[in-house]
Amino acid sequence: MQTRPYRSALYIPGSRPRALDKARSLAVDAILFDLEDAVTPPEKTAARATLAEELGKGGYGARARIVRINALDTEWGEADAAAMAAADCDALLLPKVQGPADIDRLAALAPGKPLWAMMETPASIFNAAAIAAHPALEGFVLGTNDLAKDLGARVGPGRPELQMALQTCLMAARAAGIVAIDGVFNAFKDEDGLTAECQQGRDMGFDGKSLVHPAQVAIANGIFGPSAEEIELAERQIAAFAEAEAEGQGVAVVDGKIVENLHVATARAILTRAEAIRAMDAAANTSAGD
Ligand SMILES: CC(C)(COP(=O)(O)OP(=O)(O)OC[C@H]1O[C@@H](n2cnc3c(N)ncnc32)[C@H](O)[C@@H]1OP(=O)(O)O)[C@@H](O)C(=O)NCCC(=O)NCCSC(=O)C[C@H](O)C(=O)O
Ligand SMILES: [Mg+2]
Repeated sequence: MQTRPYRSALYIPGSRPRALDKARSLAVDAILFDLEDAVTPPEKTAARATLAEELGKGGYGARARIVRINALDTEWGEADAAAMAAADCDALLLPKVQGPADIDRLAALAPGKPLWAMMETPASIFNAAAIAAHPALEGFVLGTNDLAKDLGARVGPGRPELQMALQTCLMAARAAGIVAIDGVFNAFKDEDGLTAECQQGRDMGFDGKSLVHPAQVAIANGIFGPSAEEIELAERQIAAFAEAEAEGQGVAVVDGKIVENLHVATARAILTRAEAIRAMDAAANTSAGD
């Protein structure tokens, strides 16, 4: 079971040293260091070197360090994979994945490195279960911009145009036991819009939200972390069920609702998640004081 939190996953262009440095002090759970769409072609080679150097300096604490390389059929992809396989990062994220053969190809270029897949092509949605089941794969990041582009969709509030794709990826991720991070919300100054989309992603079951600006981090962390009310209810459910079991019963009642084994499993998962977030926050505070 995955316990590391992924409430917030911030993209940072590999070509921006100041932003790469700023990330060392941001309260993000994961950093998506980008060599792909946020970096222009003339900057690609220099960005790869800049990023390798910044990763080598360290200072990113407990944050997951995931590098999005260029697709393997581009002129930069294979060199990115070779450089980042040797770099001090936690995983490589492959864009424009079509099927599990793409993951095989990256796994051969970066043996032993955990891999993630951008789910952003129509083919990837049809192949979601096979991609998620790849032994090297640890997580999905939804690429809702590319998906909308390929579909020719005009995506509005509530994203009904993308629901089939979002849910298919989530089901595939859950069936394989890997992480699923929702797509970005482009209007980075629209707090209400971001809040609504994070709430939707959280309700659906995503682990967190991919982000493009530091101003989006606190909203995602707040919504994807368990609330004080959820934690308090989980504790009461566990206690009530233990009491019922001690009396030889398989069902407890809390706040007028039944609590069975499966609800206790969910309650325990909430407490485990809350503990992982506390540990992450403590590590961030410790490294901030270094
Ligand atoms: C959107 C931006 C271009 C805005 O940048 P900027 O104008 O510099 O913003 P601010 O002046 O408000 O910045 C304030 C400070 O914050 C730092 N900053 C800004 N963005 C980031 C960031 N992403 N990570 C870390 N730090 C950041 C600035 O350096 C300022 O710091 P300081 O100077 O110390 O005050 C910019 O936010 C940006 O480039 N965002 C990332 C865009 C990106 O990565 N796009 C690609 C990923 S999205 C995608 O590809 C989706 C997917 O594939 C799909 O298909 O859907
Ligand atoms: Mg994309």
